[in-house]
Amino acid sequence: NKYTVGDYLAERLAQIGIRHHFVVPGDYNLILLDKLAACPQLKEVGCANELNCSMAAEGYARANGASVCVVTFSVGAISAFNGTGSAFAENLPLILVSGSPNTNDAGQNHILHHTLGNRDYTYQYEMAKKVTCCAVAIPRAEEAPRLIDRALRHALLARKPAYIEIPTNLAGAACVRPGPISAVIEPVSSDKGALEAAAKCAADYLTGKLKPVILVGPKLRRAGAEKELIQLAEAMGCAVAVQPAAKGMFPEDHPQFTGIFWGQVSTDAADSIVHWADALICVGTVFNDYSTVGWTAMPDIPLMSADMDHVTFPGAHFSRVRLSEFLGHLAQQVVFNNSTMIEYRRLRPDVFPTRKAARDEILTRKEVSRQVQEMLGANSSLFVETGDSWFNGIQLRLPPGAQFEIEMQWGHIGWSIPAAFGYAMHYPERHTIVMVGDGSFQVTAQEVSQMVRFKMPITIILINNRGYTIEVEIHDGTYNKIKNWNYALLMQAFNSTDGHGKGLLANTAGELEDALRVAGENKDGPTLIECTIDQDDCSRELITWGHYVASANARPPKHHQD
Ligand SMILES: Cc1ncc(Cn2nnc(CCOP(=O)(O)OP(=O)(O)O)c2C)c(N)n1
Ligand SMILES: [Mg+2]
Repeated sequence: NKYTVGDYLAERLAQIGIRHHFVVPGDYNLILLDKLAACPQLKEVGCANELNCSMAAEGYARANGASVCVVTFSVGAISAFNGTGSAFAENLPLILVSGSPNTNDAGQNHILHHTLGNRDYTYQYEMAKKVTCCAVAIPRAEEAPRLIDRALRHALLARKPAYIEIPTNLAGAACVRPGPISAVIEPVSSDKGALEAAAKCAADYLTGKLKPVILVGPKLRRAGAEKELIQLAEAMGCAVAVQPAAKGMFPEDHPQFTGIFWGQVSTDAADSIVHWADALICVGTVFNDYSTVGWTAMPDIPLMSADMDHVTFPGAHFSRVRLSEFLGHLAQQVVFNNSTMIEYRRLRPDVFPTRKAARDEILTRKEVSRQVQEMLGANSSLFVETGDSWFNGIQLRLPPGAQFEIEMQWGHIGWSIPAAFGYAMHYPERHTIVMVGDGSFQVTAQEVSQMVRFKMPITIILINNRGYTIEVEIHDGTYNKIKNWNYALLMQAFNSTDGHGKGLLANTAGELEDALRVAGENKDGPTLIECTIDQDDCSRELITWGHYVASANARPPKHHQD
């Protein structure tokens, strides 16, 4: 039987390390799905809708490195643009593949289903260009190898999503077999001259500085530079603070870890040591309105910033310097200076264990956090959802080996459920835990049924505070109220006759303890624990942060100020 465009795509996806493809079928992609299903190295993972499918692929890419989401034209792809946007914002090479109309329809005055009904079929490709680093639409089978290879290579090099559009009558069209995969995956190493010059500039930048601190940002992991960061940190001996979106990218049991730097809602006095510094080495950092608490926590000293493929200093810029190579090179030549660790040991706040609530006490946010903390171990992967779960999660201490996932740049409520599902598809042996609010849960709850289907022992800590509390703290209104569900009962619906999911309700500290024990023993499916807490029981950090974010949002338009 002939080798086709669909076979080519399947083989290339497998060659870049993908082992699962997330799909929602539609008549524009069915032949393509047959080809992907015929590939022995790919396992088809169906999702309940294309938003969740794209978010599952986003979560899979966090674990696997790259991922693919295969949808039908327009009605599928436009929903999948949301998870693609998340992958763009979070620097993940998600490949969005969409079926599209038969190549004989263009120009024939044909109105087609799933389109806008105006005979134009190019709008999706135009939209895809905006949310990816490379978008290709295959016009004929002969172009498939060149265009597929280009899209995959761009995504892998940039750590950004790419888009591949395949007409329904091309997926099964004859195609040549792929050439060496090195043409797609060979990385681009640093320019030697730029690397040397950047390292020299770093030495000059640090000369004469008495109090250097390293600040770690979320691009560090995406650049594959976590090991080299530890080398640099240990070569310097300085304090290492971590941005909230980078939590877990520097080991929290490391003696030089000085907490999460998040302005006034920092942990462990990380803001004190960052503000004490006279030199800030920013590594993969992202200073956005949320991570700077409405711009109130922008560092105010000249800083050097090592990004994924360039380094900047006050007065200098070096392109084509790969982060991992730069940090490794710097570690070899940097001068030891642990003044900020010495100071940090003087100012580090004492840590007191949170009081353990008595079994019959009604459940509070603090008790939920205390019990989640107790549950975390080397095999835990904790997903924290947009909402007060961000603040509760950021405050937790990660034991050695524990992983942490957050989506602070895109911030799509509901991301955590499908993303944890996708992540667990790559890491079935890890204990994936989700901290999610009631509002967020309602957005993508369907994907819990996929966790039941694939028998995933995921623990969902659903914090039910009766509404959109993070929004309340930014700016309240009637719109922050939602219809309450019987969340625990939902699992029975998702189980139907063949599921092993468990749905539990915890109103007291003791009930949560018992529910977590049940969750730990449930290996055949997810355990959803609805934790009811008071509507106003939210973290002080959320209240502070919400206040400053609201004032940043309220800045008057420029022309009003003159
Ligand atoms: C797709 C999407 N739509 C709307 C928003 C705005 N938003 N951000 N957080 C929320 C509410 C989150 O409520 P919950 O999940 O209950 O979290 P809590 O803060 O713990 O109550 C909204 C509605 C958003 N972040 N993402
Ligand atoms: Mg809520």
